[in-house]
Amino acid sequence: MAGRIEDYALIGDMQTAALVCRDGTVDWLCLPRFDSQAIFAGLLGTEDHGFWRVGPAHAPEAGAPAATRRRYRGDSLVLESEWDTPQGTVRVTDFMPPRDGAPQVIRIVEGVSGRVPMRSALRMRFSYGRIVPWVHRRNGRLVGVAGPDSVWFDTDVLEAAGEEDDLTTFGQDLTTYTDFDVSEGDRFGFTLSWQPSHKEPPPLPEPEQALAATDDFWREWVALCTYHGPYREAVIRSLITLKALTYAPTGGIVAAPTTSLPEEIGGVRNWDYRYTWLRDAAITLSSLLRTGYREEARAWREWLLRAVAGDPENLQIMYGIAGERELGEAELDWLPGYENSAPVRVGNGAAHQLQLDVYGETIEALHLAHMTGLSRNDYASQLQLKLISYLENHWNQPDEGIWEVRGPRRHFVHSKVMAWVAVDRTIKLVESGDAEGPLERWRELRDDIHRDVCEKGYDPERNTFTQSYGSQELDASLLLIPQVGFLPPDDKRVIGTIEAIQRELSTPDGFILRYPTHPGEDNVDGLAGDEGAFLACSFWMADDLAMIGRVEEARQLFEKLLSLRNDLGLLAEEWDSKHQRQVGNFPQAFSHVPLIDTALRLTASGAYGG
Ligand SMILES: OC[C@H]1O[C@H](O[C@H]2O[C@H](CO)[C@@H](O)[C@H](O)[C@H]2O)[C@H](O)[C@@H](O)[C@@H]1O
Repeated sequence: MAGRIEDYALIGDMQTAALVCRDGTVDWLCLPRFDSQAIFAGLLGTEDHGFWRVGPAHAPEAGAPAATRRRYRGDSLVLESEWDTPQGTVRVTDFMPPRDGAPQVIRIVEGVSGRVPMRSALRMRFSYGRIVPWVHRRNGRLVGVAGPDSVWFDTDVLEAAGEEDDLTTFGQDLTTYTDFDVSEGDRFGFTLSWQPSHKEPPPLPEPEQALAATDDFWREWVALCTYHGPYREAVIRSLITLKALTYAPTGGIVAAPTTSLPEEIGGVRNWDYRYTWLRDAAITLSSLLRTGYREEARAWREWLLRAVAGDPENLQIMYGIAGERELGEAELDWLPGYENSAPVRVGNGAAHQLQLDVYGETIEALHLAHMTGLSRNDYASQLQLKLISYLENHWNQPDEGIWEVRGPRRHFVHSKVMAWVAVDRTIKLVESGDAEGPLERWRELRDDIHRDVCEKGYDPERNTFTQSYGSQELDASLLLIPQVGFLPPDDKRVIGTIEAIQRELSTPDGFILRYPTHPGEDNVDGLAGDEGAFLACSFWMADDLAMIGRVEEARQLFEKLLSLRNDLGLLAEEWDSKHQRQVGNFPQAFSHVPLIDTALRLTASGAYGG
């Protein structure tokens, strides 16, 4: 059975990622890309859907023991799990080397003390757990083949044990087992490599060299960080996570490396996040830029220009990691889902929604790139002008909004505010002399949008902005109003909105829901069931509290949010207050970005005397 979401660690090579459970099981791995079919999908089903466990041998009825402790090795994405057993202590080091050829998952087993009986259990299931590959030996190596994929299993443990044949590796129940003992000072490597099945076998792995190269990669990358303020450890872990979610060949950024981890255990709110949302990627880029990472920002801007090329007015709200447009949503009916949360979905039907806010987020990111001196790109400026031409004619339409509701379109207030942001930042671009455009017309447009929001999206009786025009509902996206500069933080309507959200959208343990989910027909998102507190919104609340001078309260909320991270510093999308556990896709860029932003804001606000 899969672990709790917070039991998982992330390893990755910036083209795909794996989730490793506390008991040493890899339960999720898509190869060769984030959005490829999984070869281990035990996370969304059972062991029959594929897994790879390396850990101390145990009696079947006892269940695999959880590691006694685990950590990332310094500021890296190299995971170390240690088990203290009656026979001694063993360490397993898991990582994926930044790719230079075949994608690899490497596991180095190291004897720390005593002599510990160990087992590797490998059950490959291609196509998200549906296909049992043809597993056979080729030139002394074990390979699983099905259709376009081949996955190669190599280990030096047999050589070290002096075994020429299959004395310690055997197949049973369509699973490959390797039993061995590890004594103090021993180091054995286990590697899985992926290769298109029509190609020659991948080169033999070199686990120790790969480990040194992976350590170097992360150390050098982290050294570029310009943030040295409070909570640096949490900020660095979030940055490493964001880097791991970046698809290196193109600069596209996935929202999370998983699909269908539920927003409600047992519920239907299960979505595929292995794509590049303009919204999520744009805010990721802003955090990276603010912490010194310009290369990633430049790469994403290039990705954006390629993705929207040809038809920039027909912007999609998300694309594949290489800019693909068709992300057709389907359900995998052979997978029962994480803790029976069905359906499991791949693809994402929200790709063709109208979400006006993405114009604002995208243009804000381009604006920040410009302001922070990222080398000028004329195509980016042209794109920005084209996006504004589109918005001029569409800002007053109803849309699906930031939360990608699957109910009817509405005039979401946040969408209009972000349309205002898009126009405002473009006016600033023209005013800076770096582009040309009809300034007077756009200034009028900016005023029109502002007036429209303040007239139709504000409820004077309750002194709060509302979720959409004419609605009584609140929405935590309204917390962004002061952050994007639509109104100053000391405006009474801003303060009223913050207080109303705190009053009406807080969970009993003090985190923030996106909006109320009512059962029945007036349910704005058109979905059954409920969901957890949305972590991004909870960070936004901390930001707003700091902005209106309630800095100590902001700091307390921020620290409470930090305490929700798992032992490795990772956050999913949401927090289930009732069951006190993480829910939703994991780890989630949309949670780690606001963590960084709030840390930076609190530092700037003087919360730490700085
Ligand atoms: O709530 C319904 C929608 O949920 C997902 O969208 C959420 O995740 C996105 C990626 O992080 C984020 O950009 C968006 O704001 C969130 O609401 C799902 O991807 C959608 O298909 C679904 O309609």
